[in-house]
Amino acid sequence: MSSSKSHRKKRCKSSKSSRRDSSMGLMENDTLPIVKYDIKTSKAMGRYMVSKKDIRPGEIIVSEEPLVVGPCSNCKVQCLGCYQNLEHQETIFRCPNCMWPLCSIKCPGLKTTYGHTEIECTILQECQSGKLLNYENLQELRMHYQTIVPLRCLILKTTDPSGYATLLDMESHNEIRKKIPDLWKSNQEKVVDRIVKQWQLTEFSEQEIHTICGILEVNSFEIGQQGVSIRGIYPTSFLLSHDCVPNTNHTDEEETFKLTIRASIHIPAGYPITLSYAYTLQGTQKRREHLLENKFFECKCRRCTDPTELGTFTGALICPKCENGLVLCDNPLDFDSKWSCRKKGTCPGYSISASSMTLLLDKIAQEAEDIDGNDIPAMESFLQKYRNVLHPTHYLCLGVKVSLSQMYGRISGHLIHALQENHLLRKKEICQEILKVFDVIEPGYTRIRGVTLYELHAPIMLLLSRRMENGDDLQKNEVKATLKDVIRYLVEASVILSYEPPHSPEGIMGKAAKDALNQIKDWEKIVGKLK
Ligand SMILES: C[S@@+](CC[C@H](N)C(=O)[O-])C[C@H]1O[C@@H](n2cnc3c(N)ncnc32)[C@H](O)[C@@H]1O
Repeated sequence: MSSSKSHRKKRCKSSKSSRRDSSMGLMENDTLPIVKYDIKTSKAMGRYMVSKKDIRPGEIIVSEEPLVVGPCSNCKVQCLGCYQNLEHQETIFRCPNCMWPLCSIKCPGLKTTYGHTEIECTILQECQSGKLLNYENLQELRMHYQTIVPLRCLILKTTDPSGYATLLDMESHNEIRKKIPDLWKSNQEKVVDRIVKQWQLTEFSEQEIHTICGILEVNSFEIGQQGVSIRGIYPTSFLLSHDCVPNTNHTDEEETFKLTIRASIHIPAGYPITLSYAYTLQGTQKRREHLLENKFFECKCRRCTDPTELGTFTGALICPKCENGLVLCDNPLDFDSKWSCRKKGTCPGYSISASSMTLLLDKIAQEAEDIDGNDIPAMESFLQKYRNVLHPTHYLCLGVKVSLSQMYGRISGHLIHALQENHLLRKKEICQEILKVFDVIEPGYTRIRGVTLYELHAPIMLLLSRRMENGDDLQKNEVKATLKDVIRYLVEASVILSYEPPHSPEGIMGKAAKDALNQIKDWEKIVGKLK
């Protein structure tokens, strides 16, 4: 939450809002809606969702429209109607009424439920908030956006009282947040004071606004397609609990912002239905830190408890003393725990404090972040430089490898048909290596697996075609076996990516996977039936 896309939930109290009922509208065979979960409560987690029955991979669990949508709190200046980025002063049009930024007078999001509504425009105009926007300084202007989603939540009180009640029923962690002075003060200054003191909207109490801030922090989903920075709050989906190896994934629709949560693996009846509120391709310390600071709980899931992160070694370093032992955290549930080499006996002994480890990783992370996303040689140099420091599947290597898996074959100078054999083999090797990790931490029908399976098919096909063209001595059975592997990858990729919005890069890739499958049929003329 703010389950990011990397990272986010339905309740069956039918007495609640009509919106909630709409999320139960999963009609099977045009019959009654089927609710696939129960809501349970535990001391540690509060309310959480469990499956009512066995749920198949790919099955929809919740599909629902948002209560509220709007800019993320750290967004750049964007159109209040359609959320398109407005990074340059000359592209900004000012709403003639409220004076807030829009893309144009014809913005498709004007006067729409999840865009710039008439009521919002009137409130912003009447309180003269537009006069406080400094169009000469976009950095300053963007700070005002933090107030938009809280305001939209408060507007629900008048426009949709039952939706507002649903919202207020969500966890705000006020008691914990009050004790974090920086956080409380920041909300006070950037949201509460702006609404109450600057805009003089005195019908809302300070406590109510703080509660809304907390509810948004704890329960909202990062949504939107490429390049937009928006969040949505949903009447039911918020009930999914967190797990660092989630069993669901979610997509949101471009125009309606409808959120659909699907099982990514088989979920047996009675099991918690989970998603990851943290970025799964991070190490345990980073994920736990994020969860504690933003969601206010300490994760104790299976992955967090295991120093090897379920055998993926996504947090492991290579011992600088014995040079082949692995350095793992002694107690991953303790932020202050030291790390030590596990090669007992042959290693003279090595350990490093938690704070030194953080410094080291932050430094390397910064280096990885500074690499231009299109610079394949720089990414390869990074991996080479840290090959004796980081485990090959350490999260910092993994991030770079994910980029490489997609860049080889896609960027100028490295387009797929121009790739030399060594680069095709490298792309294949990277895809296979990262897939092994995703099979554990992002298992099943997940976006990252779909994309990587698609990426993997390309070098294999090209290597095979080139060998055929070269007249290499290939056995029919060998060709058939390779093609069968490729078909497996493409079938799975096309199923997974068919859940993505059709115009998103992943949706387009899903269509390409289907096309590639059709093309493989041509190979049957050469090698005979493949099924
Ligand atoms: C989005 S809310 C989930 C619904 C919430 N449990 C409720 O009753 O409203 C997120 C909050 O649920 C709790 N939570 C979710 N997953 C958890 C987990 N794995 N361990 C502990 N607490 C968890 C935390 O308090 C977290 O801040």
